[in-house]
Amino acid sequence: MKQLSLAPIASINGEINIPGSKSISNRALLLAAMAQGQTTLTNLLDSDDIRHMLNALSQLGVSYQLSDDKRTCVVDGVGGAFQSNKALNLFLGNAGTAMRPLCAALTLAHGEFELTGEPRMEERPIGDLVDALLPLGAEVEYLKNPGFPPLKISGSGLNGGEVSIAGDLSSQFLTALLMVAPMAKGDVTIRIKGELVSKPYIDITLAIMARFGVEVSHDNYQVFEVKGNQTYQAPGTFLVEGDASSASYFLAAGAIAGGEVKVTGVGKAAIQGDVKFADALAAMGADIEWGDDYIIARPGVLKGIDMDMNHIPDAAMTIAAAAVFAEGETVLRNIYNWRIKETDRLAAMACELKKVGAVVEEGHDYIKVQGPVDLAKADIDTYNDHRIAMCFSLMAFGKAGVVINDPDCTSKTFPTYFEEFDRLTSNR
Ligand SMILES: O=C(O)C1=C[C@@H](OP(=O)(O)O)[C@@H](O)[C@H](O)C1
Ligand SMILES: C=C(OP(=O)(O)O)C(=O)O
Repeated sequence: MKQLSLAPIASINGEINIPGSKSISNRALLLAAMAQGQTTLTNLLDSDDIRHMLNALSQLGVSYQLSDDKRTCVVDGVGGAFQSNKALNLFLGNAGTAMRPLCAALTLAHGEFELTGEPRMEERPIGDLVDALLPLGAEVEYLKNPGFPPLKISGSGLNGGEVSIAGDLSSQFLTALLMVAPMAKGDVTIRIKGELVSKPYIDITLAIMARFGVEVSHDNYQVFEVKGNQTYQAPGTFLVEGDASSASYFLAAGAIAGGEVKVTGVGKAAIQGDVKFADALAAMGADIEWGDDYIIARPGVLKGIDMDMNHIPDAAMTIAAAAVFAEGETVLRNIYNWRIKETDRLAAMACELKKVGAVVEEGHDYIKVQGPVDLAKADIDTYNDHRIAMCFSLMAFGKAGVVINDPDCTSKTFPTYFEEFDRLTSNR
């Protein structure tokens, strides 16, 4: 196994243009593929999750030209459902933003499709989405375990109608249903059962659908009304914002050991909910400055916070890591769905934080971290979870440094993370 040893770091300083957002890249690619007309996507993310979406689209007969640096993609939209009638090996790795939306999109096409992924993907639920698609006329079969990928989809189009969908495990199910609903044969009304988690990701979905010409109305995220029989319209050009979750590690680093860190490509005009991470960091005492498309973090006297983090589940992990540098207790609440992501993130964060010397309490849906921690050197296991690897790079701001096992797992969303981290940091 590859290991990356980070020597103790004294400070971080400088500017980083954050790579494109995973959530936006995969949504925009899918809508561009189904739209009428050509879309030029710029600042596309080049990472595993996006590669899986791109590979699937080409197997489904979508033509696109990707630039040499893979950051610009000109997509020729098919103007409706995919034309291909057979694709039996659509491998989507562990990309939730490819698996869930493609599952829904393939019910619109006419043919036989199989969606597979990494072993962890076979443990990540999709039953709530399938249950919502079936009443609209979808045919979906579980090839291994009921409720989980791999899936076989026998597509024949979707009817309109009224459906309910559970929102308490993942917002990606609703995102997937919303993105296909305009292409159903009739109007679709979607009712949310239970609490809807990760709500700001629905705002990303609605904002991108609007860019592709489709408006959706909703009543306080409880009932969504979508007109059927529509075709997405290519917007011409589409600039992908920098990834707000990826920005969180650099902002936290600036708050712990700046100097100052300026992240560009994402700021107060962003459509990503994870920019609210900067508010959480400010609540801890960091000095945060906002621009339309940048955020600057400088140090402050960091103290623990007690916050509901349901709105920023990914970036909240960065707060858990930063908590070891803060005075007092940090409590992150309402984050049960950490358990069904790349790994059981509640268990993994608790276990690795304990390794560096933190006193941690792991609850069913919360984590408490006592700070500040006299950090001990540890080999950090990353569980094939990019965010664990990136979060624990922050431990290098302690006196002992840190060793990250399998650092290349950042390729899911940020292949150049450790190069950028190295570029901005100075050792003791
Ligand atoms: O829609 C999206 O792009 C995402 C939604 C979130 O998942 P959940 O809705 O499952 O919390 C988030 O954790 C994931 O990284 C990306
Ligand atoms: C949960 C994540 O990924 P996915 O899109 O696979 O759900 C993540 O990137 O933190």
